[in-house]
Amino acid sequence: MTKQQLFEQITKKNSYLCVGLDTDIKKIPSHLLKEKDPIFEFNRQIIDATAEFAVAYKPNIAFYEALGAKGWESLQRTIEYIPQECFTIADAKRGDIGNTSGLYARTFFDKASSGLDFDSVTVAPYMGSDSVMPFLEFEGKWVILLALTSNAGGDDFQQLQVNSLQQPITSNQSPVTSLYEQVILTSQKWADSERMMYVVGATKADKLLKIREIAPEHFLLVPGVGAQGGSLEEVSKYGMNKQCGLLVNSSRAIIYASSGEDFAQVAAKEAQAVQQEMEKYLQMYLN
Ligand SMILES: O=c1ccn([C@@H]2O[C@H](COP(=O)(O)O)[C@@H](O)[C@H]2O)c(=O)[nH]1
Repeated sequence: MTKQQLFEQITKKNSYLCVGLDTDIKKIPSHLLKEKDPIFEFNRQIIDATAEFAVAYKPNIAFYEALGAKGWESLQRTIEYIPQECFTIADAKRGDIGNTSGLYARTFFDKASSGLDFDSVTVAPYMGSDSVMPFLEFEGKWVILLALTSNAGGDDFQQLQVNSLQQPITSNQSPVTSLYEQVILTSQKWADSERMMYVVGATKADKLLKIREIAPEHFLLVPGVGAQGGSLEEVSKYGMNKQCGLLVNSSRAIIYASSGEDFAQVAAKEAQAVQQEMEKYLQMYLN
C-alpha cells in the first residue's frame, strides 16, 4: 500500500486506528477454545467487528511464535483474512546482519516463501543501515523503525544525548541530539517517507513537536493509548501532519474489552469510540 492509498483510507473511514492483534490463548474467551483454531477464530471475529473503524491491523508476532507451528498457521490465516484495504503491520522488531535480515524480510514479505504478505514490519535500528536495507529491497513494503518507544525502559538509551555524526539537515539543528532523534535523522538517508515510518510511543507525546521538526512528512506508528494510558488527544494535536501521518495502535483495550461471548460486539463499541474521537481530531488538526 502506498502512502497516498493509506491517507485515502484514513479520509474514507475518518480513522487512523490500528487494532493490535495481541491474541493470547490465555486471555481469549473460553467458549472459543473448542474451535479448531481458537486464535484465528478470535481474530476473525475481532476483524469483522472492527474493520469499519480501523485502517490498520498489527499482530504482535510474539503472541503467535509462542505457540510454535500452530501459531504461525493462525497468523497466516489472520493475514489472509484482513480486508485488502487495511494496512498490515508485523510487529516483530527484527534486525540483524544483512544476510540474516534478508531472511527476516522474506519471512514477512515474500508470500511464496513463508505464506505471509505483510505491508510492513517493525525493525530495531541498533545494528544500523545494513541491518535495515534488506527489508527495503522488497518493493512497495514498509519499514517501521523503532525510534522512541512507549515503555519506561526506552529512556535507558533512546534519550541519551549524542554528538551527531551526521551533518545536521537543517541549519537551526544542534549538533547534539537525542539518540532517538539521530535514528530518525540518519535513517532518512535509507528511505523516504514513502517507505519508512517511525514508532513513537503515545506515552512520549511531549516529544512529538520536536519529532515533527525533523520528520514532518513521515507516518508515525503510535502505540501506547488505551492500556498504557497515553493521550490520543495529545498525540493527535502534536503529531498530525497534512496527510494525518499517524497510525495509533490500541491492542488490549479493544480486543479484551470483554472476556465474554459478546467480546466482538464490545470490541466494536470500543473501536467505534476511538474512531469517533479520531474523526473529531481529523477535523481539528489535519492541516
Ligand atoms: O514502543 C512500543 C512498541 C511496540 N509496542 C507494542 O504495541 C502494542 C501495544 O499494546 P497495548 O495493549 O495497546 O498496550 C503491543 O503489541 C506492544 O508490544 C508498544 O507497546 N510500544
